[in-house]
Amino acid sequence: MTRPLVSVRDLRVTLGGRPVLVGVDADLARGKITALIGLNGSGKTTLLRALVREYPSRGDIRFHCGHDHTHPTPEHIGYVPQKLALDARLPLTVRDFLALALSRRPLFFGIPKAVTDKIRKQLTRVGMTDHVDTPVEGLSGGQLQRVLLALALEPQPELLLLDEPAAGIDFKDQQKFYDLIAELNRSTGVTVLLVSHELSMVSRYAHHVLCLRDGAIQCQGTPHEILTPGVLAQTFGTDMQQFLHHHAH
Ligand SMILES: Nc1ncnc2c1ncn2[C@@H]1O[C@H](COP(=O)(O)OP(=O)(O)OP(=O)(O)O)[C@@H](O)[C@H]1O
Repeated sequence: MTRPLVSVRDLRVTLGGRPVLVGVDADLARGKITALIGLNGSGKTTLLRALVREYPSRGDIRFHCGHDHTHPTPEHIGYVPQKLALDARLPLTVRDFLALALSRRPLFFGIPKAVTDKIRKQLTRVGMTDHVDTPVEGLSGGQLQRVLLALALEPQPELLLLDEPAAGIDFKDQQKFYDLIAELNRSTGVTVLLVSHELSMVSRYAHHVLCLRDGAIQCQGTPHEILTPGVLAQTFGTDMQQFLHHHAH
């Protein structure tokens, strides 16, 4: 295997006095899509937030990309969170929302041409040019995810973290979103770590799967190795058999 982009060793995170990650060991293969799966509360979001240094952690997170990632809000990492920390009923257009984030200055100064150009370029990459004048509150769940992805891609990251990027999106839009991620991965070589509960998407799009259980990696491998009833039961418990059975019918 080529040298991983990120290696995590004995990563521990305690939140509110409770150990949430209890010694995570994992490598993120450079230029590949890694899926992180596990039950609700197993620590998936916590792992992503530890990678962007939003949560203090113990143990070792090492980036092998030549950039310094020891500071908070490290560069070259794009992060699409599971939930917006702000109200999605923003009375702002997509253009204004992106301009605020990209130019980091108040809108009443107007939007500089360079920022307008950047916004157009980023919206083109995510297939959202038709929505530049749409209010953020008028976007569907899938469209909002694309706008957040556009933001995460500027500047071009080496690592893209996606936390349940397609949750609440219908199957067709989900597939289109994953197609877009796969295309970005191929064309830019960006390394992707994505949290997903959609095992059919994991099977189709991930190169590697990490299974988190109770704050530690329970198993890992290719989708082919991991997405079997026996292995999944180790991560999700034996109820998984029933779950698979239901979904197969
Ligand atoms: N700020 C916090 N303070 C205390 N406990 C927290 C905090 N954030 C998360 N936790 C707890 O840590 C555990 C792991 O949460 P996390 O959000 O990482 O799980 P997850 O695997 O992403 O779950 P889900 O699939 O529901 O998104 C949960 O039990 C949660 O209640």
